[in-house]
Amino acid sequence: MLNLDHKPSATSDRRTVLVIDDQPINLRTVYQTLSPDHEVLMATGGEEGIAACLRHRPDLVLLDLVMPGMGGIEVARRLKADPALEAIPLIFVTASTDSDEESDCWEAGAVDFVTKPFNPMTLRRRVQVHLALKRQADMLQRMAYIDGLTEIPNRRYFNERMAAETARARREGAPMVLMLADVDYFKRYNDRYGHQAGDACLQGVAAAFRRALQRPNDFVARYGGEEFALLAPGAGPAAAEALAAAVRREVHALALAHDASDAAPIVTVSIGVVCVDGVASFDVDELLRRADEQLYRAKEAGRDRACIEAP
Ligand SMILES: Nc1nc2c(ncn2[C@@H]2O[C@H](COP(=O)(O)OP(=O)(O)OP(=O)(O)O)[C@@H](O)[C@H]2O)c(=O)[nH]1
Repeated sequence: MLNLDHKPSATSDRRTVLVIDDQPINLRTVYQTLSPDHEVLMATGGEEGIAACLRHRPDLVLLDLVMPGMGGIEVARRLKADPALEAIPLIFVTASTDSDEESDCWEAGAVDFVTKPFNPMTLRRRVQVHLALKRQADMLQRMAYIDGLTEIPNRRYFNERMAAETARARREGAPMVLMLADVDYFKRYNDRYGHQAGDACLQGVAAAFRRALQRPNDFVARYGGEEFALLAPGAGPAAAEALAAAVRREVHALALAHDASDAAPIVTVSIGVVCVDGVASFDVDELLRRADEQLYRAKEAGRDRACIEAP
């Protein structure tokens, strides 16, 4: 799964390279070669390397093949199995000339090899090429999955995450909360304050949603023009209420005047909420339809409120 929380590095020139090698002399040589151009982090073993990946999300990993304890192939497999880390390119640095071992490295997800002892210029160039490719991939990912106006994930991203999280909730029997929210009387807002002010309002509301998110896996997307969708994997009914209250509080706190609204003198949102536990059978379309029903109830009841589906 894509990880859009990954630091946006498309514009920064100094990128982070993690070197995993049990030999201090090798670490030192790689450090001397790459540190003039990149941030270089070092780990002396597989487990330490994986922990460093989770903590620092490097842009590229240089991985020794043979290490005591967890070897390079196992490190690569684990990184590729973690949705948050799978996109990090891995280059094996190896003294091995064994053809089977080389095949194992490719199969474990390597993008390249450098053989030891290495020519410093070759290492620098290989790293540059793969960092440039990674930078382009990051940029394309942002363009495909981030809404240009509000800079939060778009509907395409929401649909993919929603499908993955629904499958996971079912597999793990875990609860999950889905919300659909709509800015109240937004057409009137545009008519009253102009389209540009309308755009700024949507940006503010998106930022308010973001501030209301409570856990690292919660996310909000722009679902349509003035419609937002929020997913909180693992959250139950109590968390749903707290989340809806936090969204409404943050939107109210924007205090954006809306004197054409019948709901309040400021910009407000209506919210439809469904809570699911993984035991019940459900599919994505059904959940969206149920959230939409609650959103409709919230509007019918006067807007500026959240309606939560009764269990
Ligand atoms: N400024 C701006 N307006 C947008 C954007 N996308 C959609 N809209 C406007 O959002 C408005 C949505 O209007 P409606 O669907 O009637 O909803 P509403 O006025 O909020 O009415 P209720 O939801 O019933 O309260 C339309 O006027 C769209 O033109 C955008 O990116 N920027």
